[in-house]
Amino acid sequence: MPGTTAGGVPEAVPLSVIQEAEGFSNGEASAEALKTTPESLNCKECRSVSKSPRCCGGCWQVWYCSRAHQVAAWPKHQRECKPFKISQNAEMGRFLVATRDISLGELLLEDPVLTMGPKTITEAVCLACYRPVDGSFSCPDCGFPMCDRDCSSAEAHVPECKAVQDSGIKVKVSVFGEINCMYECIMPVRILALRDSSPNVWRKLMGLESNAEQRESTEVAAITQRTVVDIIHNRLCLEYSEELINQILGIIDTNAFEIRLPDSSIMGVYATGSLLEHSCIPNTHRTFDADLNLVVRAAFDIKRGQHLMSCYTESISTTATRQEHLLTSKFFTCKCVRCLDPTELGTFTSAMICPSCTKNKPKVAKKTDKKKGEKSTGKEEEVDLTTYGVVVPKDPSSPSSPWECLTCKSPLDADYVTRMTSVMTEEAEELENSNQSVKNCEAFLDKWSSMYHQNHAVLLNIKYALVHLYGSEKGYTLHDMSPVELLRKESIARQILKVADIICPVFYKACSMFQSGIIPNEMAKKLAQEAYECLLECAKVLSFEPPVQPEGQLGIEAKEELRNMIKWIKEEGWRG
Ligand SMILES: C[S@@+](CC[C@H](N)C(=O)[O-])C[C@H]1O[C@@H](n2cnc3c(N)ncnc32)[C@H](O)[C@@H]1O
Repeated sequence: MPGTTAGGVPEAVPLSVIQEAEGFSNGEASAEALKTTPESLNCKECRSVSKSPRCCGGCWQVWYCSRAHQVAAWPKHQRECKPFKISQNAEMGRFLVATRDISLGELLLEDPVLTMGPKTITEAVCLACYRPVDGSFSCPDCGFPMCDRDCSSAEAHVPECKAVQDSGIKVKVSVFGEINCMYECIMPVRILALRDSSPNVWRKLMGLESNAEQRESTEVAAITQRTVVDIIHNRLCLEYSEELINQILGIIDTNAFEIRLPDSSIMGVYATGSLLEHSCIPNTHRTFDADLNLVVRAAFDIKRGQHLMSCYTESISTTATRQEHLLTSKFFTCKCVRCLDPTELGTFTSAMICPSCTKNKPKVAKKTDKKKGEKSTGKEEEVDLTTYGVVVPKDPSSPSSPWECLTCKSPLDADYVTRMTSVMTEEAEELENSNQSVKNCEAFLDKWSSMYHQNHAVLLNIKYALVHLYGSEKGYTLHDMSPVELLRKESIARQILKVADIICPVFYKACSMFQSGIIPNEMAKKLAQEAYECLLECAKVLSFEPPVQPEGQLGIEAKEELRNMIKWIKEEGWRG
């Protein structure tokens, strides 16, 4: 974290430090060396040229002739002082670049929400607090089901309520507890109303990427023509052009973040947060505070000049699934290192297993023909067990690329992989929506583990549920479990953590560590040291999370567990 002084003014960074970071040692202030214009080294407060200019340590972007002028300028500069700047290129449009080294956990951004509303695909929810509703109360003015009178008179509900009232016909919602397409219009109508009610917010929203051209000929555009454009024109009788409505729909698709609330999920759009580019191994972590500000922190140490990246899609999913989601909803092909690597950085979250190699898989990592004490014959064959019999796509960036066993080089047809993976995914979804018990999850893993790598995303998600069930399901509480079951829980937790270590930001890892139950204090004594350290890390990392978010709640639980564990450690006396 950059040093700050009383009043929160960041430290002043001497020119020599900046020059060193830029790869230039000692010397006169050189605008060229600093990749800047001569004027930008002038004091921001008095515009004078200084022989020893000092840079704001918060952003490394603004120069002052003296500390006094930096302090004087701070109340104004504070609002724009961020450790990143906006850049642009032809491929991605705008993106954010770190202007100085940033430490893990450092706060990068607190961005107020521009607009929010129910998700496009949602069941009937209250249009003020977003809790699911059952129709027992309706807004007296427009007919939308709400929680109560307080909710129906909330500010957030005004735009759609007014639009329905002006149309002269109240809404009648009759589908509850399942997807209801009437809610697709809410967010667009709220944005359209901002044109008159909040021109500043409107301008910021209209400045966001809409991918309008690419979206025009898609299936999504054809559906929203009926569910949004036609409803706005024919049912609400609002006279906005089709082009404008489609631009707004594109802005929502491209930029809206999903915000999880205790009883539902909603969408929010943010001005600066929207500029974070995507990566399947992001270096930032995002969450939302009680006022629904977007809060972004560094998930790793980030070097000056690196891009700030967020993950737009499910982290634990296959390359094909991530690519399809990004292409159909955000209109680009991800070229991050994970997507371009057939092994996905050695995590194998899309990989299959070669049936013939599996039968002959050696038990040890090294095969040798030399007897004990003999000199090497040079014929020893190293066997890499991590890739033995693993089948991956030859070119992961192409959906039709053939697949190949990394050991015997046998090919596998891409269509076959797609079909089999769809069958498995459907079964996993059924399991998720029905009875996710230890027995059912284990049966699922038993069925598919001979075909898919143990880290395959679908298996991994079932394991994530399973590791929680072991320890909580009736008959499988930590007191009930046999030593074999405890070991099984531990081994699955370790598999998840190994993958999380590579592809998920530290915060996700902290959640999985805590939920996985490597931690509980009933675990065997030999694991206690490790459990203590894991728990300490979880409590520390999750303390950044606002209590309103599920991760924040986990942080509170983690602290409680830590207290219990310290008590237990004292009782057991294993740590002094
Ligand atoms: C939320 S916006 C990000 C800001 C946007 N670049 C802008 O200028 O407003 C998402 C869009 O940015 C582009 N984008 C983001 N990450 C990208 C990436 N890794 N590769 C290519 N394009 C990307 C895509 O056009 C995507 O639909």
